[in-house]
Amino acid sequence: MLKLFEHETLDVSNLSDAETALEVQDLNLWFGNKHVLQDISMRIPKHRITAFIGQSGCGKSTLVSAFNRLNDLYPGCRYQGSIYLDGRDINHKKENVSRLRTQVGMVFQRPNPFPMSIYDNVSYGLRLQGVRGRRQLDDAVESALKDAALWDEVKDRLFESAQILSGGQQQRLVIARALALKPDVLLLDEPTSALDPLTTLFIEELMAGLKKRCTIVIVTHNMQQAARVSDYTAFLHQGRLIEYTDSDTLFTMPEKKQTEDYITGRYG
Ligand SMILES: Nc1ncnc2c1ncn2[C@@H]1O[C@H](COP(=O)(O)OP(=O)(O)OP(=O)(O)O)[C@@H](O)[C@H]1O
Repeated sequence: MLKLFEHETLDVSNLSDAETALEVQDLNLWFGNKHVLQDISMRIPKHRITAFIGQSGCGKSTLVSAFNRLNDLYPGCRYQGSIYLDGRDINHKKENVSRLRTQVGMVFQRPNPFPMSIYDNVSYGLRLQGVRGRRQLDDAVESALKDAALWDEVKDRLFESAQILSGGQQQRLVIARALALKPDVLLLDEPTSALDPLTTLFIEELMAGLKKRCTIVIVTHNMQQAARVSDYTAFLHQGRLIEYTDSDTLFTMPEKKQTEDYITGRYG
């Protein structure tokens, strides 16, 4: 199997609190009458990349969206169970959801820069938080663009529209926009599925570097990608977590037949 990045292994079934970025406990979620996530319990390790795989409709996006309460935006959604971040249950009704979404950033499949300049895209969240000092904003924009490996390509045109950037540059811009808020967790929902193979590899290298800064959770349909970039992989099927272990084990010696059938392409 192609290995581009060093993977580190902890036992995800036995993580200490200090090693845990997010702890999911007995999570169940419904859209209307449809029971989309069933009895999910898992711990996501800090400063590692965890991939979610599984066939279309199994609940991957819904599960990662639960990590920053994005499912709340759908009126028919309800859920039970807990998700702990920094020791607090983010499903609690008193959770400050705006603050949560800065702590847990999200990047989607299609790059979605705002119709404004590159600079304003990256500084947007900080300005929303009340940061006004030009120097502080300049430094934050430069640092986020450097972390997203985009600075060299845009430093001379920061005040031009973000819409003129290529798809891969736009995706890095959106990553920079999330990084500017110094998130603890970055959720990437199929971040490269709209990009060409070389740009994809570039973003994968970026992810490998970013885990020093934050915990990364990626949803992907591309099993080679999951095997290449992620330290851990979770396989979901029909809303249930079937198998979750280090990626090397999951892709070479899966314990469950359903996992094996999926990764060998027998279904999905
Ligand atoms: N807002 C919503 N309202 C109603 N049903 C929804 C909503 N979002 C998702 N669903 C349903 O929940 C189930 C899980 O969807 P989800 O998008 O999480 O799956 P997925 O594994 O990410 O799929 P894909 O790989 O195709 O993106 C699907 O049956 C989907 O139709």
